[in-house]
Amino acid sequence: MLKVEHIFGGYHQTPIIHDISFQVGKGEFLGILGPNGCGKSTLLKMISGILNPTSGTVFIDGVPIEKHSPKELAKKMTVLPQIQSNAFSTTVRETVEIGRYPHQTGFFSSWSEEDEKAVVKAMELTDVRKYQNTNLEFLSGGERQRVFIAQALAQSSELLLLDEPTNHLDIAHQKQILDMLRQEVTEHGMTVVAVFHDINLASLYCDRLLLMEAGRVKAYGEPHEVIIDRQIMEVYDARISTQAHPEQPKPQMAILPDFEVPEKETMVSLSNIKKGEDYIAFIADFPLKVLSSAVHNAGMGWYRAFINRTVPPEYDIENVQNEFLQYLVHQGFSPTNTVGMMTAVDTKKAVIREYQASFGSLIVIVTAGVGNAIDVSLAYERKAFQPIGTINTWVIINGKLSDEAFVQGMMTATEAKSKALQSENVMDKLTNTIATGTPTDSLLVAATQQGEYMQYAGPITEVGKMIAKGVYEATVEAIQIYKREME
Ligand SMILES: Nc1ncnc2c1ncn2[C@@H]1O[C@H](COP(=O)(O)OP(=O)(O)OP(=O)(O)O)[C@@H](O)[C@H]1O
Repeated sequence: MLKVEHIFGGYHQTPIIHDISFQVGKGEFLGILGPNGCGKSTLLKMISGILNPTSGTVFIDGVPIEKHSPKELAKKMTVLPQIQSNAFSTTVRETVEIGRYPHQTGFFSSWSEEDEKAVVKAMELTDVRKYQNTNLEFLSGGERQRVFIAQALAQSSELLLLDEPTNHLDIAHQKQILDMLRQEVTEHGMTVVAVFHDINLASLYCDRLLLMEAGRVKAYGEPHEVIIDRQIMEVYDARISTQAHPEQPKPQMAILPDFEVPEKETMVSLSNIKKGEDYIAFIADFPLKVLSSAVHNAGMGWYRAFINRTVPPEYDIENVQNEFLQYLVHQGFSPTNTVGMMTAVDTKKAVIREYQASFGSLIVIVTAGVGNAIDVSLAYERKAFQPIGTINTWVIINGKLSDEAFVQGMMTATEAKSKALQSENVMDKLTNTIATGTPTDSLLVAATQQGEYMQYAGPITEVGKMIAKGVYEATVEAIQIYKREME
């Protein structure tokens, strides 16, 4: 559809674009990224024929751009430049209708049914039909931007060139416009080339990305090939970190700020533990980074409080999430700042241990109900699990963990827990083999993210050794308490 071959050029004597080549196939969405002034708009002007390259060629459907007549080109390609906030004296409908100009034939051509359909469809897709008789000057910046996108869509060309199409839009309209463009690309084979400042949106919606730096191609490929921490940091001179999108296989980035955090208490200790009537909690003055398999706020996040709550063995509530949330509010915990677990064990009997280490210190808190313990290797033999009896384990670290250290910490803690069951000879009653855990165990690893940085937390590291020792010792003791209670 579009092929750019070794183009160079700029304004007057100033070269801006240096040897840029790429191709965009039919039904593909390309995003152009790069810092302010790197030449994104200039490149778009060259692709659209507004600016001639000093050398190199732009091909549309295999034919050099200058060989297409202006009208032919306007049917093949629509350009939406950066929207300026000028005064406009036309109505929304009149503005969108301008998009049909390339389809008008001859001097006496009349407005066809097809023209009308295209205009109405474009206004509907961009949610501006309700303003069709309003003058543009009475619209907000974002509303006006949607009108110009409608004008571009009304042109019904196969190639759409957009310069920052969503920069004035709120998140709902960003999503609406980009979902709509994505759908036109995927379902109707439209080809879109768009300049983006928002790297996350570009990653999410584009098939491929072209990252520019000072008029040159720095990277070109699928989002995962372009949005790489080091590469983005180099080009934008800003600290960032990439992470997974929750639903799509498209990398997302977070800006890492460089502001100074005011000095305050950043260590946690046993004094952060609070015991309530039916719970044990850990409450810090600042949020800790947490990875957990809790009932409430599971996964990775930043939380100030953790709670392990005793529920009756017959606790069987349909909407556990909602009930837990009500409970937290009732007990005075912030539901958005608290990780919550449940157990049938009396949390007053929780085992609490603190270990000093060269990196800082580590607190382990365990409750263990092992009446329903199972051998995980034979779990497939069971038809149903009784949801009673749970081992809840917390590992709270004064130190800074990488993401892989969090995962290794979870593994190390799980292995130590299983070893404790083995040492205490806890049996799976059905299979008559040594149990490895219970069907509903929960685990939380938290770190203050201050002090010493620890890349790994397996048993070869000091922090891993402490996690293993702490979880093993605390779990053994918790199982012994449980056994004594049961006698
Ligand atoms: N009409 C012009 N005449 C002369 N120089 C220009 C003109 N338009 C842009 N430039 C210069 O060309 C360079 C690239 O500008 P361009 O608008 O292509 O950058 P951009 O990557 O789109 O930037 P931004 O992210 O800020 O929109 C800049 O140094 C700019 O000052």
